[in-house]
Amino acid sequence: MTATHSLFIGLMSGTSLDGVDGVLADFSNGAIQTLSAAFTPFPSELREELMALQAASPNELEREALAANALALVYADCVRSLLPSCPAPVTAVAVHGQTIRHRPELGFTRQTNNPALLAELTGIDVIADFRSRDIAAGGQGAPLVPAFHEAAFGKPGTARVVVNIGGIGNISVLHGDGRVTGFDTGPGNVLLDLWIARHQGRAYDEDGAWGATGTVQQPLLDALLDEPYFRQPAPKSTGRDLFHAPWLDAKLASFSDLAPADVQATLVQLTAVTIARAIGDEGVTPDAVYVCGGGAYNGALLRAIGVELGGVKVASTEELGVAPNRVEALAFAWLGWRFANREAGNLPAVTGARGPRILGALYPA
Ligand SMILES: Nc1ncnc2c1ncn2[C@@H]1O[C@H](COP(=O)(O)OP(=O)(O)OP(=O)(O)O)[C@@H](O)[C@H]1O
Ligand SMILES: CC(=O)N[C@H]1[C@@H]2OC[C@@H](O2)[C@@H](O)[C@@H]1O[C@H](C)C(=O)O
Repeated sequence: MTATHSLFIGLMSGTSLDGVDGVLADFSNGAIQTLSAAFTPFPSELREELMALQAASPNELEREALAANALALVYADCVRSLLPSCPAPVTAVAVHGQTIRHRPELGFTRQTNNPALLAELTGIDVIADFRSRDIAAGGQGAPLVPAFHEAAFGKPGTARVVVNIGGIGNISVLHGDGRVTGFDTGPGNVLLDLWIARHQGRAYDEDGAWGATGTVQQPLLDALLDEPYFRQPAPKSTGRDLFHAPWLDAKLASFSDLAPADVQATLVQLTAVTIARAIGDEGVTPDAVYVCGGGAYNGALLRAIGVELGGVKVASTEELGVAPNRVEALAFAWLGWRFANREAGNLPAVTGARGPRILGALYPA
């Protein structure tokens, strides 16, 4: 692998567990250009197994290894679908892996993956394991996208906020003076998906339409907001380790009479309020808030965030030239490019690490 090449494939499979987002990106001459994008859904058995592996279960060591092998096949399919649009050999595939545990307070995070198999299947260098070095340096190992958000969306002299709403939500505050702060805000879509799957048998609430038929229930919202994570100061990060079905069910125990659509409306409000408060706590009045991740396609959620922010402009990153569902995969392609150039990928002000660190490990083709 040589640092002079600039074509990278980024692969991201996040906490929503829907599948793999891939982008082919060109970073020549300091530009950040997406050449093509692909989405490869998980086969349903793999999705179910990855979901089951989020919590302690029997024989999980062997099951995790087998899931990693199956995941590599899906990653390889996604890479193959991007190759026809490739104008020159790809320098490397940068792959996040699938988070199955995130416990920075215990000194580890685990993104299951088999990068050796992916290198074997694709014949391309693979860069993987982007989070562990930051944790080794005392950081959270997440969120990692703020450095990319600054590179792609930062505008000197203008305060902007980029919000990623995937399974979990995270904000990047681009202060406009070179400073970048950010952290995970809590649930993005994870509880919304769980609730609609349980009551409507659908994977997600298209445009927030079902939730919009319900009414926010303030006592339930207060109970949901009564969670120490929301009060914890940054640096902080979270995941399905905390925001899972048992967490929601415990909160709902005293609200069993509520209509399911009202619960959905309240969960939308929970995501909106926690994101808006997180932005407010950063002490900036941004020029605009740009949303990426699948939550950017939930109009009801974007409107609720706008109301909570008192009229600050809330737009999709599409307005800045990158489709919301491509941002995270592009961020990992960029992190791969940083690794190839032996440049740091983390922001200590965000993750709390002792210093900038080169993130990733190389599996040569
Ligand atoms: N049209 C839509 N309407 C409403 N919600 C949508 C729509 N499209 C996607 N979503 C939501 O976005 C989610 C997927 O988002 P995304 O792919 O950004 O998550 P992720 O990358 O897996 O998560 P994370 O960023 O936490 O790692 C879906 O599970 C769904 O809840
Ligand atoms: C441990 C882990 O996988 N965290 C993810 C997750 O999904 C959103 C949020 O929680 C963020 O912290 C992170 O992903 C993005 C890509 C990040 O590191 O910036």
